[in-house]
Amino acid sequence: MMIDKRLINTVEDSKKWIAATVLWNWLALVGSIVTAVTFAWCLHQAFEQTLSLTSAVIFFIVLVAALSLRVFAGKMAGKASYYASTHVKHKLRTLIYQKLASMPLNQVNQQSTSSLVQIASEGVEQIEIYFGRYLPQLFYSLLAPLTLFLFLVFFSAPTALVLLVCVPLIPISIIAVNKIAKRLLAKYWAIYVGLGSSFLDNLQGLVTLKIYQDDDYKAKQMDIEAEHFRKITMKVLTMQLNSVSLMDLLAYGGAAIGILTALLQFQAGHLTVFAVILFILLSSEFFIPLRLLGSFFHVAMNGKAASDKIFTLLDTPITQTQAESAVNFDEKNNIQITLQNLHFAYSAEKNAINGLNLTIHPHQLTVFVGKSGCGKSTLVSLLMGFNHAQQGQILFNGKNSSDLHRTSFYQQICLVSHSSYIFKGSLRENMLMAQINASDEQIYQALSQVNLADFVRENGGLDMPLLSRGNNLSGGQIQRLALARALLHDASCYIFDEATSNIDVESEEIILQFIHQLKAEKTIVMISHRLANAVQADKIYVLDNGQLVEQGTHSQLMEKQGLYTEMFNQQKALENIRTGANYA
Ligand SMILES: Nc1ncnc2c1ncn2[C@@H]1O[C@H](COP(=O)(O)OP(=O)(O)OP(=O)(O)O)[C@@H](O)[C@H]1O
Repeated sequence: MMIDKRLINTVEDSKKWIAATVLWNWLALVGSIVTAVTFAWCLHQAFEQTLSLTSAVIFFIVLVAALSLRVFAGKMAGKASYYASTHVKHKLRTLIYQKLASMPLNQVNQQSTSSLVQIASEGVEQIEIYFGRYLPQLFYSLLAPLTLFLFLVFFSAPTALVLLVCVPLIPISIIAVNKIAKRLLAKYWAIYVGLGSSFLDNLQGLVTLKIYQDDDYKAKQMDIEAEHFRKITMKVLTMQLNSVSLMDLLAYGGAAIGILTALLQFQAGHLTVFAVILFILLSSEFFIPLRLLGSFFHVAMNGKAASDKIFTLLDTPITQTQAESAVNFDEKNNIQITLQNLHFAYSAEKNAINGLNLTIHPHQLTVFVGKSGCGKSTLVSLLMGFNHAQQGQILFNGKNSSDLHRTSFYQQICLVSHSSYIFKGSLRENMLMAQINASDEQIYQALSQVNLADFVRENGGLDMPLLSRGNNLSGGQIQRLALARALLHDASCYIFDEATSNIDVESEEIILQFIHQLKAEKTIVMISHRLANAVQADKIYVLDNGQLVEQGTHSQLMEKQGLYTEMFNQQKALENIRTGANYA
């Protein structure tokens, strides 16, 4: 019961420490038995009026030794229990991390952040108790009554038998509670994770909620969810308290029955004073270990529910795995990308990318344009390997993208998107993730290329603290910093996905100028909804409904008077209306 073999085998190291905890607890029990025997013998002699000073001193010495053994063994059991649980957290969190790291990005994004956080934090803490307290106690509580029985049976077989027979009442009550607890705890976790998820969602969207004055409504929804959570928590607590009361009743009731039997045996002349006292002192020891097991049981149940969730995550099949035969991609600075009959669909109804055949040449700026929803971002996710084409292939210098080892691939192909992430920490830390060995000088060089070096120097240098998402920087500074980080990475091919959207004109100009300089050495792909950014491109591909409908330079496409011309003129007219200025 309640032995999760898979969980135990997952944390192999813990087995020996669980065994050690049981052994030390058992030695503490031996100490208790010796203490009881000494005490009972001393009382017996006093009752018979045969207690001498010498035997009293001997009793005292044995008593102190037995008590010392008990205390020492108890301490050692505590230590072993700590070691039994110490690797659990690290091991399980590592497994969770490795699983997430091995998933393709699109699959990781499908996982609920709050659920992952709850499982990896509180769930893992509870599993720690399962290993450190519950499992050793489970084995010890089987061993302790048997040891006591084998010892006490020599003094009174019927009394020892009565005590032994009463012991299983506690595990039977635990099994009965287990049935209810299992259902209740599965429900509790589902509500807990749901509440966490809503809380995180509302917190992240708080500004939007405030703008639309919708925070009251969401607060009410959260109240309802919190009330559900309160109710289920109270149910769990009531179930736990009731089962604790039941176990108390069985433990103390069982001990009382044992003592009563011993007294009746004494009255009938079958027991000595020594034996009666021994039974009075040791009866409760039959039940205390199982009673304690009952208290750990509820936390262990919670840990078990959490471990089920962890294993569900660990068992999630990975949608795309890197083939073992994957080859390194170590070609530098002359990357040509070829798309052959590329098809991709998010669902069966509609293709997001529909039979693309085209080539992206090195030392050129290639721009993809098209109306909203035409498939530009989907194409980026296919180029980066975040999603995989259902038909056709993408070749990097003739090598199939899916055959290329991801680490070396990402060394050469770098994405700068409109949502590049800035981590909480120093500016230097954020830059070093692109090139771990970069010197301060190299970092400043990259920063100065995007006009950020002076700003950084004036604000504490490379140790300048950055908030999560770069919340203490402007939008333009975040994008320029993301570009500087990408430059430091020194990739061979850069893909800019709306990298200049929603930023100030000055930053946009700096970034665009730099992109144009960069193409002398690298392969540059740009996705932009602003067609003005495509005017100087070497090649423009126009997408519509996932298909390539036009291609050429700006002037060639303008001559065609097709979709590109239509979109360009529309944007030009709109910008003229807004600014009243002439458009290039
Ligand atoms: N995760 C997704 N699940 C299902 N459909 C999606 C998903 N992402 C995009 N789509 C659909 O795929 C099509 C192409 O979307 P995509 O984001 O690639 O367009 P886009 O050209 O980048 O648009 P925009 O310029 O507005 O960003 C759209 O019809 C869109 O609704």
